[in-house]
Amino acid sequence: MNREEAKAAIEALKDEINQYNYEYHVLDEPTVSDSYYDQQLHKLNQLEEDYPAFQTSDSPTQRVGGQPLDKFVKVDHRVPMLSLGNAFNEQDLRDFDRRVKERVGRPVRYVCELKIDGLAVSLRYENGQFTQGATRGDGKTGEDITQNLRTIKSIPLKIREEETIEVRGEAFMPQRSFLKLNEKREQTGEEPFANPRNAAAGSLRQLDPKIAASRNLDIYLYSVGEWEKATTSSHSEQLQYMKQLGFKTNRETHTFNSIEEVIQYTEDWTVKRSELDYEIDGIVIKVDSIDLQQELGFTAKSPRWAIAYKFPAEEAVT
Ligand SMILES: NC(=O)c1cnc(N)c2cc(Br)sc12
Repeated sequence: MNREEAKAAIEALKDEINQYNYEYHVLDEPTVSDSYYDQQLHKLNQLEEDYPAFQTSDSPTQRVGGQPLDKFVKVDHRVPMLSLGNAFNEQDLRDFDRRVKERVGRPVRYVCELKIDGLAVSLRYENGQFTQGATRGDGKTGEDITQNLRTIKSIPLKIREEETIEVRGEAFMPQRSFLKLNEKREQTGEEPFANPRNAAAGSLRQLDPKIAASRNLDIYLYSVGEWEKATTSSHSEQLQYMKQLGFKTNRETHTFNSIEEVIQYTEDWTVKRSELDYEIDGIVIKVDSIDLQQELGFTAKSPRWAIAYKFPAEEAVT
């Protein structure tokens, strides 16, 4: 095989294996066996070793980065990451709806999304390449955890448009992985994590990316930050576009035209959440229209156009 053929073979294998990762980790619809996946990844590893000049950062072989960091670098969010006001019962939700209608003067369409109990992160893509990932921090300044986020296989290393966009989401540890991790920690005499949220946060705050890579983390993306060509007029359209770009979005998201339906959705998920393989601590409700979001604006602390309904604390199992 000559250099040109090797370059073409590497490009083809990168796209093929990135697609397999997308099918398995984003769609949960694998089309090849694990052994065939491993065989193709081995082929790519060999070719990149023989032709290192053709190895690029968006190669699936480059997910587990180099050396452990000695500290995390601070990152300023170009668009601050939100914090939401809380609702704890039906009346709080009706009050939220009343405040929105008083300002907007008519009923609005809401988007309801599961509130994932993980670690809020921001992912930055420049010309379609994953360039930086950061924790929420205080909303304005977070920590650069790019190396650790690269190990999450549901995070694309490059997206389907060569554009510059920041997306926000929640990294989390699936319940199955949490139970397995704590079993192992108890066997090795380590302190078990109290809950999957702490386990995910603890994993992403490791300076050695090999540890994060071993923790089987996952992510759902749910909003955009800086976006040079923002073209959508509603949040639900933004979610649809993020999905087209190759991001993992949550399939339980729904739009409703009344607070009654929103209340029903929160009641349904208060019961159904135990069926999920990841923890949620509530429901996020947003006004769908971007124009109306801008009209409603923010209070000193949080948006007037969104609220987080928090599930009642579960009865302690005695
Ligand atoms: N879908 C969403 O908007 C969403 C899901 N899960 C979360 N933990 C959060 C937190 C904020 Br702030 S928004 C949001």
